[in-house]
Amino acid sequence: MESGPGISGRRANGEELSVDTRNDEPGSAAAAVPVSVSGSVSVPVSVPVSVPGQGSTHGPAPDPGHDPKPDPDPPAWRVLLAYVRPYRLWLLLGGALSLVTGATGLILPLAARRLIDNLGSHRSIAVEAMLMSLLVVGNAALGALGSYVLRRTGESVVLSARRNLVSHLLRLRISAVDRSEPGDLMSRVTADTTLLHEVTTSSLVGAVTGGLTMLATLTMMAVLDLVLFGVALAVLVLAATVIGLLVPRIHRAGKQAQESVGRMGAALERMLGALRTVKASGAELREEAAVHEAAEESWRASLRSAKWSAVAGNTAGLASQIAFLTVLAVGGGRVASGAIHIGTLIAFLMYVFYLMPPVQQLVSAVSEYQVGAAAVARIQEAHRLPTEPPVLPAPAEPGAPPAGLAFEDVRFRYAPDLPEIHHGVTVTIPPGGMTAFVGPSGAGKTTVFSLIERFYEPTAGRILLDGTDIRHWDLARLRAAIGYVEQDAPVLSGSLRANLLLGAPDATDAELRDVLVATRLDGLVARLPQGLETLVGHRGTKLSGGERQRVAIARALLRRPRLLLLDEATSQLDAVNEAALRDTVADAARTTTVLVVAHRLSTVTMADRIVVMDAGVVRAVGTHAELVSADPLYAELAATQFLAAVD
Ligand SMILES: Nc1ncnc2c1ncn2[C@@H]1O[C@H](COP(=O)(O)OP(=O)(O)OP(=O)(O)O)[C@@H](O)[C@H]1O
Repeated sequence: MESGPGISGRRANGEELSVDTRNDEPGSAAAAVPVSVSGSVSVPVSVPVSVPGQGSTHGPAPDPGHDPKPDPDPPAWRVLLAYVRPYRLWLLLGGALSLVTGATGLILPLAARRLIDNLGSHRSIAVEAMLMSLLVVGNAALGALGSYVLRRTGESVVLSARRNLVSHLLRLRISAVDRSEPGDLMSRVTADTTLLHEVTTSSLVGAVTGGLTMLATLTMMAVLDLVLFGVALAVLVLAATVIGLLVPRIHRAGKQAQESVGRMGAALERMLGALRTVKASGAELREEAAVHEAAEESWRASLRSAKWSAVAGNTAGLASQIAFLTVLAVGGGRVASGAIHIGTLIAFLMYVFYLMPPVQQLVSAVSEYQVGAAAVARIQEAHRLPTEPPVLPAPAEPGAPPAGLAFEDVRFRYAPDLPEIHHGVTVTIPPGGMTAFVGPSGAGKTTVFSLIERFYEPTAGRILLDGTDIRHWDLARLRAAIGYVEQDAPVLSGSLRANLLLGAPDATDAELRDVLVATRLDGLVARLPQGLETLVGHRGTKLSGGERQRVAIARALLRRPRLLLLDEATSQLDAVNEAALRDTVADAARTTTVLVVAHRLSTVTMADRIVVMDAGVVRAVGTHAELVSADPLYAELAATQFLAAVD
């Protein structure tokens, strides 16, 4: 097991945990923060130590419907320290520069006093003036450098937190995505990580420098007079108790504010993702109200956090005043009784004043920590979502033969609390040729494809590809062997070329040209002024439905898959394009195993075999001619549900 110098320990279930906190700034050699889980592989995924559901690349994956119970998170301070660790030298430098800046600031009054003394006694002030100028300029320069170094450290922490979280999100199991709101996940990557900035730099430095200064001052006080020290300490302990009571409130309010930001992200994503539907439904005001409500809730929670932080800050100020007055009263008595000298009292009172800034610094560090810890908790929640086994890009296998597929008594439900969708699906599909899946809506046809891609794992039974259980396939190799055209043929924002090459970045220009011709996209590309570089817009809104489907088919074909899964891939095509694509798919079926969820009679009649599914089982397999006479459901589907043939 690979283990880094960061957090390490053991989970309740005995799994060993470690966080390697190597520097992962851009350009640095070690660019990731691997998490190792004993018995698994080390993956450049995340700082958080809890990675449940992390399977091996080779062994059977855990059932996503029964994701392991999340382990308790490590405390926020450990996670924060793990984030800071790679940048500790920068942080030390920033802290040292802050201290030196403070120290040079303290020398200034002394230099000013000498300058004034010299002026009064008509001596030369050249040296003092020079020294003061140097001190002023040096102080400003060191201050600027110190704050830049701290800022830089904070930004680096935010960057590594974002990179780790994005890597984790990309590897999420589809079942985990089903349970999440994308807008909320986005806010964790954008808003929550931003809050790590302050807590890992200025508040950490403030806590250390403030803590050290306070300790030194208290030591000096104890040396001067133990009785007065006891009085001052008692006041401080009282104030610390009050602040301790406020801390959970600050934490809670901070978490609620961030959760509301997440809800706002989810509401925005829902609204902008379907803006046409929202407008067409006249639902703008209701959608607006939902987003406003989340924004206002965040505002209210932030105000609560600000209120408790302000109370905590003022409690510290009040404690200093009370300490001053109490020390003055008790000290006055002690001076009167001759227990201490007046000079001791004055020195002690000066130390009480010196105590104020570090105490304030500590209190604001504690408040910032609470808000940062709330953000860490949300980032950790996202890191706890189960991921797929880590995948490395699989090498292409040009010329590989078509794949054979078999479902053996496969049972499946999307989640433990949802009804079973497949009740023992059994079907064998030999390599090559075209197989059409037909059946009433909701019969479980698309789910068959999702299981083949291992987006979900069956709850019972086996799926074999080339005779091997797909759970024993390397996930990257499995998916590299498959081309998948989803039901809604998603197109990603970006250029047409980027969309086509998404699954086959190394495809040659000639291969691209051939696929464009085969999918009849060549005409579209020729028409567009920027050709393949044309931007297709968010979810491909600048393309027609049929064009989007053809792009999705072209993308799948470019992968030269051994198994091509087409989910209603021809449902939005016009007659001419559909006929052309039918030829393309028929061509593909000569070198590839093609499975198609079919909704058109023309697709079904050209299939080598038809699998009729109903209510989560395979009820018949055969050709169109065989099934029309042998299977009443198929005969009914053929007569009523399939779209008319386009011959
Ligand atoms: N991610 C999901 N989470 C929970 N239930 C789901 C999910 N996806 C699909 N289902 C349910 O599973 C059942 C089968 O869905 P599936 O998409 O496989 O049907 P289908 O036969 O392809 O239907 P259609 O022909 O209408 O596309 C449906 O009842 C559906 O509501």
